[in-house]
Amino acid sequence: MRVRHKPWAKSKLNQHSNLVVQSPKDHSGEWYDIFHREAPLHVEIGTGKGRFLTGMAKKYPDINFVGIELHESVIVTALQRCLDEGLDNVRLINEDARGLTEFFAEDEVDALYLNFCDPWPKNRHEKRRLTYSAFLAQYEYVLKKGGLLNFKTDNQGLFEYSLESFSKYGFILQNISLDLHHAKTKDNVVTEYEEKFAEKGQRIYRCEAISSE
Ligand SMILES: C[S@@+](CC[C@H](N)C(=O)[O-])C[C@H]1O[C@@H](n2cnc3c(N)ncnc32)[C@H](O)[C@@H]1O
Repeated sequence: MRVRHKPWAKSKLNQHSNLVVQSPKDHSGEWYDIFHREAPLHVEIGTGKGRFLTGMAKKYPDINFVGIELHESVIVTALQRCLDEGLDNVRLINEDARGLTEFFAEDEVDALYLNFCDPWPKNRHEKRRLTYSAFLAQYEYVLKKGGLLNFKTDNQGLFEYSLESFSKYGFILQNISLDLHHAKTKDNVVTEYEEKFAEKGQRIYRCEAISSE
């Protein structure tokens, strides 16, 4: 992904510390406090510009959403979307998602979303894929038993790899779609990348993996 440097992004993120959580580790186990209410907690990894996250937050006002995104020049657009929409059920974390188990306590999260993550197609880069077993261990730790990991990609190779990886790790697979945009699904909120790929006629793959631990 090409990331354009935006020198003003950091100060804008700092100005909105009510929405962009500055020390996520300090809130592990107590995210309901950040939202000032008890509600299911859903977390998106690699939120990008926030189209999916804000779309979900609008559609499901009774759920608390957290988006994690590494690049400030990208997450700043997600912040602007939250401000424009006046959403009070979204918080953002501008950090590496590798810190997931420090940001959230064991069994704190009801659902995770992983949308169009980098496929890292070379075998020697397997450990960088966000569906590699070391990441799954983190997802399983923060997810409640029966919690859902929702995964979408346009990349067939990554999808096949991920199905195997989820299954080997003990996640139970359900609602697998090999062509989401031609399936009878009523419940799909489209991401930025998804729109671009679908417009080019690429298939969108989707599955849900249930945490059984
Ligand atoms: C290909 S983009 C997809 C963006 C969005 N999910 C979508 O579907 O439109 C992947 C995003 O994940 C972010 N990302 C990749 N690795 C990450 C990590 N370890 N922690 C947080 N964000 C990450 C990237 O910066 C990028 O914005």
